[in-house]
Amino acid sequence: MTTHHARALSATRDFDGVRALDAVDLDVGAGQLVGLLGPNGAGKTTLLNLLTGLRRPTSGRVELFGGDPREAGNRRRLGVTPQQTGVPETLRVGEIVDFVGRHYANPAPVGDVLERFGLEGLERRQSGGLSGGQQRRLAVALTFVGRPDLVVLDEPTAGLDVEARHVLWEALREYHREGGTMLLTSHYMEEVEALAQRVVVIGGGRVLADGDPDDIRARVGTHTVGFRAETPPPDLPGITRREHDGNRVRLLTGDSDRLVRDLVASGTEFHDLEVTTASLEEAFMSLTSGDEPTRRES
Ligand SMILES: Nc1ncnc2c1ncn2[C@@H]1O[C@H](COP(=O)(O)OP(=O)(O)OP(=O)(O)O)[C@@H](O)[C@H]1O
Repeated sequence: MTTHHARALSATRDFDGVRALDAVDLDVGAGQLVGLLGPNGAGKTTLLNLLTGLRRPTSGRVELFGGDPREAGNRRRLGVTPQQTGVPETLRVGEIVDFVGRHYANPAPVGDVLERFGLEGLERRQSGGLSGGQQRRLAVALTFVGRPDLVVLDEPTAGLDVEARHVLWEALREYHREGGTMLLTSHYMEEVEALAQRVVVIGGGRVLADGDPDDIRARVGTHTVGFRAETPPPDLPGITRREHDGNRVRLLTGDSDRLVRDLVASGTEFHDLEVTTASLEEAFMSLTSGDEPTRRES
């Protein structure tokens, strides 16, 4: 039996006539690492806020560890890093980690936390003297001090350079390897591909797809067929998305062999043919294109 660490059951949330979330079902089972993908305004932060008890659904239900996300006992098992974080600039790094740890019965040792997040040796540095990347890593590190059973991270690596991002990824993977459960949002496709075994795509307040990265790719087409053509090709079967840039055409499809055969049979004159594997980003774009939050008719 799967234990649900976080769950939304037909959760809907409205803000002043805007439906930010529309009947969303999501369950994050113990030990899963789930990536939440979606364009700006898709509803990701709203969903995280519901699951972590910061907001209530307008209708539907949310659960944290099988209970109410607002209950202190459930929240103690949770670690959260919001998009914006700030720590007192005059406190030293070690003091901040220690201070956060005092809220928990069995905190992780300060040295361990700092080492995991590549902040070793900075214990006595005032947090205001850290680089932007170090401050962000410290903010994410604090999420793990209380040895949470579930961590919820809203764009954990936003603004980090490649090296700092990789340090963070490794720390997140280690937590997951040790049995931790994680729900994270990201704008970086490669981040979700690198970390998550399960991807939930949100657009316009709805869940558009939920599966492993390969499933998501397969749902919309696994290959792109690109070529140059003076006249656009006809609408052939199996095309899930098409792009035109001057005379350059790119078609996304689940079956590139068939599409190329059909293309030839259609008499389309093409040259510079290129068949490539679609990226998760292309899959994601074709799922979410044109999705805006739904205005409610009132
Ligand atoms: N407090 C609020 N008041 C009014 N509207 C809100 C509020 N919070 C969110 N919304 C609206 O709900 C929709 C979803 O917003 P949300 O922040 O959840 O999206 P998101 O996917 O997290 O976007 P981003 O990637 O930009 O953080 C947007 O249209 C947003 O403007």
